[in-house]
Amino acid sequence: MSQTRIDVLTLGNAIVDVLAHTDEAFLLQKKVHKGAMQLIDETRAEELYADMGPAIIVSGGSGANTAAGAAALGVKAGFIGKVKNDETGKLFAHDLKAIDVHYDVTPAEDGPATARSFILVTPDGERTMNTYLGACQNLTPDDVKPETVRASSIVYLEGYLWDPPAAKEAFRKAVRIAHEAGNQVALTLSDAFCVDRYRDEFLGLMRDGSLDILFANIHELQSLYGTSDANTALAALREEKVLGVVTRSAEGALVVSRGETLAVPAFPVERVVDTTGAGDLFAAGFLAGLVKNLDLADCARLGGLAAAEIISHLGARPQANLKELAQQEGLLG
Ligand SMILES: OC[C@H]1O[C@H](O)[C@H](O)[C@@H]1O
Repeated sequence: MSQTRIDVLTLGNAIVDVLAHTDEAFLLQKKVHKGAMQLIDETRAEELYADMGPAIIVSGGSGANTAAGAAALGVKAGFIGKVKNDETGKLFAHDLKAIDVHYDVTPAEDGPATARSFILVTPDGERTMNTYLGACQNLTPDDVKPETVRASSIVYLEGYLWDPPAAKEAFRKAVRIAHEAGNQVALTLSDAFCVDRYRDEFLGLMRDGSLDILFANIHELQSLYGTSDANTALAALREEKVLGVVTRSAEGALVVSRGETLAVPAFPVERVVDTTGAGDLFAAGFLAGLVKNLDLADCARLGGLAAAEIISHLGARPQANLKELAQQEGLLG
C-alpha cells in the first residue's frame, strides 16, 4: 500500500496529561520549579497524584499536541511516539486517530506504563509539569518508518526526546531520512532546563545542518546561548543558518531569517487559564502556515491564533474549531 502524504510529522514523547488547578503554596510544598518540566519516577508520580486537587485527564505530549493542532488547521499530520498497550496508551492513540492524525507506532506489550505528566496550573495560568516518562523510554529507531518520514514535508522533533536515551537515535534516524528525501526538519527546544541538559548537542544539531527551523521561547533561547540577556541570544540566533521562530508570551513572536527579524504581536486572549501547550500550538499554526505557503508573518499570526485558543482552557488539545477561527481572521481560505 502506498504511504499517504503527510504535511507535518512530529516525533515526541507520547504522554497523557493529568491537570489540576493549584496554588503557589502547593508548588512550594512539593518543591517543584514553577513553569518548568521536571522528570519524576513512579513513586513521586503516585505521591503527587494523591496530593493534587481534582484533575482532568487529556492527551498531551508536546509533539503530539503540535500534530493535533496542525490537523485542526486542516493539514495532514502524523505522530511518532511510544505508548504501552494499557488503558492510558489506548486513550492516547484513540485521541490522535479520532482527529485523523496518522499514528501507527506499535505499543509496548511490557515494561513501564504509558507516560503521564502531572501538570499543576496556578491562578496566573502558569503550568508546572512533572513528567513520568514510562513507555517513552522504549521508543527506538525501529519505530521510525522510513516511508513515513520520506512522505512528510516537514518533520518536527521535540527537544524532550533527548531525555529517553534510545529516542535520540530515533531522532537522528528521522533527520537523516528526511534530509535524504529533501524534506525539512524542525526542532523545538522544549524547556529551558532541557536545553541546560543538552545545550552542546542542540547547538551541534543546528550547526551541523541537521535543522532547518528552530522553535524556542525566549527563555529556552537564552538558555541555549547561556545568557540572561534576550537581545544577546537573539543576536546569536541571527548568525545561525536556520529559520528561527521565537515566542515571547504576551509580547508576541519573532521570526529570524537570513539576518532579519520580523516581529508579530500576540493574538489577544480574554483570560489565560492554562499555558500548557502554548508553544506546541504556536508551532502547529506556524507549520500549517508554511505548508499552506503563507508568508512568514501570517505563519506567525496563525501560530498566535492557535496558541491563544489553547491557553484559554485547561489542557493542550484544541477545543474550538481552529480552522474556522483562522478563516474568520482571514488567515486561511
Ligand atoms: O508542551 C506541553 C506538553 O508537554 C508535556 O509533554 C505535556 O504532556 C504537555 O502536554
